[in-house]
Amino acid sequence: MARRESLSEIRAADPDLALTGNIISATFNIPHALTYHKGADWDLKPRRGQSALFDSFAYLSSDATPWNHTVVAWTGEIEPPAAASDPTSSSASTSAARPSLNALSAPVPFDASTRLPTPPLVDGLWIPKQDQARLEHQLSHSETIRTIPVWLADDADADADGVLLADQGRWRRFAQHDLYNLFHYKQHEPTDGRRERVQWADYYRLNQRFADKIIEAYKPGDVVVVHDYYLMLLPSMLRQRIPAMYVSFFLHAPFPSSEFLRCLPRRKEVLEGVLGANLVGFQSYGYARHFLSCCTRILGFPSDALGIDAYGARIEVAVFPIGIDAAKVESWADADSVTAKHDALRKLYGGKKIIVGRDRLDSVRGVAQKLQAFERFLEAYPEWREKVVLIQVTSPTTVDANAERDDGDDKIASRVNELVMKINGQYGSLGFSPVQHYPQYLSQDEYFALLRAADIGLITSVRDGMNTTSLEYVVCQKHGHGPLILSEFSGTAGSLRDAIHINPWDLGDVARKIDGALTMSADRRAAMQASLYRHVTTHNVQSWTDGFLRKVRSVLGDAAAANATPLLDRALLLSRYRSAGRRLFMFDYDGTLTPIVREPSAAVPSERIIRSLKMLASDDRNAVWIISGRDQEFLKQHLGHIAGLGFSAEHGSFMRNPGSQTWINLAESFDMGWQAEVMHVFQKYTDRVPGSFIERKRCALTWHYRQADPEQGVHMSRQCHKELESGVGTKWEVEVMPGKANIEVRPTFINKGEIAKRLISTYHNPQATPKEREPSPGRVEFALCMGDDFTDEDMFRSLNGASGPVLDADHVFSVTVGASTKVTLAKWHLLEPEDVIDCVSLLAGSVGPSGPERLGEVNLGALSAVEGHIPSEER
Ligand SMILES: O=P(O)(O)OC[C@H]1O[C@@H](O)[C@H](O)[C@@H](O)[C@@H]1O
Repeated sequence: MARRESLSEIRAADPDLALTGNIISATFNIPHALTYHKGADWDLKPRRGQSALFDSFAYLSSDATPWNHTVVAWTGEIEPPAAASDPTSSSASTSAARPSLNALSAPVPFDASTRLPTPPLVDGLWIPKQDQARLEHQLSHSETIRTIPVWLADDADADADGVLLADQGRWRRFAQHDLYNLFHYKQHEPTDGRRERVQWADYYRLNQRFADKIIEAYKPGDVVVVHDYYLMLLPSMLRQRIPAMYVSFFLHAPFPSSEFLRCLPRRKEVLEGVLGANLVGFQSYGYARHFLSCCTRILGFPSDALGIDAYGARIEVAVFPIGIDAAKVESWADADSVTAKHDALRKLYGGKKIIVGRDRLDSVRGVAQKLQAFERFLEAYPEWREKVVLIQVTSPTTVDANAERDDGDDKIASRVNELVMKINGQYGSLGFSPVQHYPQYLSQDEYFALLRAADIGLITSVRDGMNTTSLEYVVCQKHGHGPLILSEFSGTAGSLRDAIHINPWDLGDVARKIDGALTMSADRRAAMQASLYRHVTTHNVQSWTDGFLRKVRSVLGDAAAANATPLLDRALLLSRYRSAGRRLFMFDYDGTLTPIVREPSAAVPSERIIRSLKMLASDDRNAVWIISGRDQEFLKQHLGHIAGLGFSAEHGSFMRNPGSQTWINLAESFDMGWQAEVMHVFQKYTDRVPGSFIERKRCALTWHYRQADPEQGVHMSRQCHKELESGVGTKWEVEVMPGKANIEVRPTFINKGEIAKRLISTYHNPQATPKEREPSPGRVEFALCMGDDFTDEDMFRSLNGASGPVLDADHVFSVTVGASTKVTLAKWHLLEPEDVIDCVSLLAGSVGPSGPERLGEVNLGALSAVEGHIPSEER
């Protein structure tokens, strides 16, 4: 991914950038199911599913919040009018065609060969421009949720007369087939990759189309909130095009462990896509933890419990379990029409306890486990036979008629069918079947009637982001007090602590918990219900929306207000450099002049930096030093041929003056007895941490864990550090220093700060006899020190100490390489070694009496945005 400026830098450059009060929510589907009528108004029906999200949008769009809200979303599969009578259509006009739960006293026949109904193929639907505009107008004037539709078609951009919608389901395929399955720990067989490539290309294009649409609507200061796994590339696409944009991302689904995510061929792209956001939200702590660890293990970015440091920016990660619109659910559930259906249901099962399950037909919903546990329950507790009925409503799962169905869908359908027949065969009678299975959609009234009629709600998902049925169940049980049995694998379990938690794989325990719930005292049930109800009604969709946006604001506020180290002002640097007589340069090596790489010996300097250093060092006004933890050999091998460079090796243990071939050993008189003890400890950790290794230098010793498991490496390095500090560190004058995926030990009196002091006093010597034609005799009039890690802070400290009393502070530049939020003594920062190289080239490009030559072009006049470059063909 291309590097980018951090938000605080952009904010610092543009202090007027403030929140506008506009929120743009990006979500895959618009909140409506659309039916097209040529030349007439579009038919807009509420879309099934995602009710919590759509309620959140409605809340955000209402007068109850201070925000102006716009949703950007795909139209979804558009149905021609003829398809409106399909039984799976959500259209109210079709509800009469569906079997009604109330009318059923026996299970709907359901066998493996009966495929669940899917929408008809809708290919080649041509929508002329005028009709597109009509829909856009209808959606933009919606009284509930103002929406901008994204048209997804091959020719969506190309053809001005309209769009041809063909194979509309293709836009879901990568997300549903690859991401949804993997996020729910379902892995499909590897293929030759052709189909995946096509699906990935569609996914990529879909995200791009969203980015285009958002950018058309965006104004500086708007907050963009991206929802769910269909749009995981969008945050980075937006960030790359508008670096200062406020972007957040929320995943409604579970997020798997790194062990599972690494099976995804596009794992890096997907993770990097999300890292364009400032804030990433999850439904539960476990998912957030998995995401953090994936960023560290798969992308190699450092993370802690609260976020990730990537691309020089801080990406915060937080947990926001979604809620429902409890007040709306309650008023719907209390409707007279629902009460009538509820009464009919209770009458139908008079004298029996009702267990209710309502799930999508998807193996992750654990319907098979539920049936097995119910079977176990009837077997273990015979006293309940004929007294308990399980009403299981299972709704179809796929809306993509063209997608290759996962075998899993058919397998689970047939498994469920087998179990239902088995249980009813074994424990039923002519007049009664203990499992009533309804493979169908329910109307809203039927759904609430069912939840109200239940004595127990049973949720056995084996993986589930947030189960809103369980929240709706709690609201519906306001008066009934039926306990909720909830799988611990549902994201909801973390929030509903008072539910009865189960492991759906432990059938015996689920059976016991069913019995326990049925025999629970009324007081206990009431207390449980009261606490759950309190939770669901206070942690509702409104408080979820407010909480998420509060966090967005605080993340953005923190970034803006952070006492950030400013980005190096290259124009100032160049002008100070040019006006100075004598100049001193102190460059760290690893992480400053070269990026950190897996194998230390592979961190060799680029051609470009070598040329730039050569040019800088060729000017006799410049004293250019490399001050590194590397040993003499390495520095000599890679940079030793540059005439005029000075070197300090092993954190100050050795020095080689410019023009000399002799190394001075500054640690000569120091007893090196500590080395054996340190080697002993390092060896112990090397044996314990696979992939770690020791770098033995003449004086300093380094233990590297950059090739080890990142989490084990960090953990063991902390232990190793502690052990060294409390052991060898108390006996010898040595310092134990945490580096970048390493620990180094060297004598305390030797450090880069001492070298910096030594160099300042060597070069800044106003009392010395002036050299011929020296403009400011003996004075260092420009000092630039660049470094990236802990050991370089000693140099910054020395330089800070000298600026003012010794050097003119305005002419001293201490620069750390890393994020602006990094804790440092440096006065400026650059994001990465590439920027350091640009800077050195910029100065090197101006070497000589009259400015730009050979290396590049410098136009001081145009330097507000700083342009100085080596032409790209030379890089
Ligand atoms: O001081 P520098 O140049 O950043 O180097 C720090 C460390 O970087 C590591 O990569 C080297 O293997 C060590 O030998 C070195 O000490």
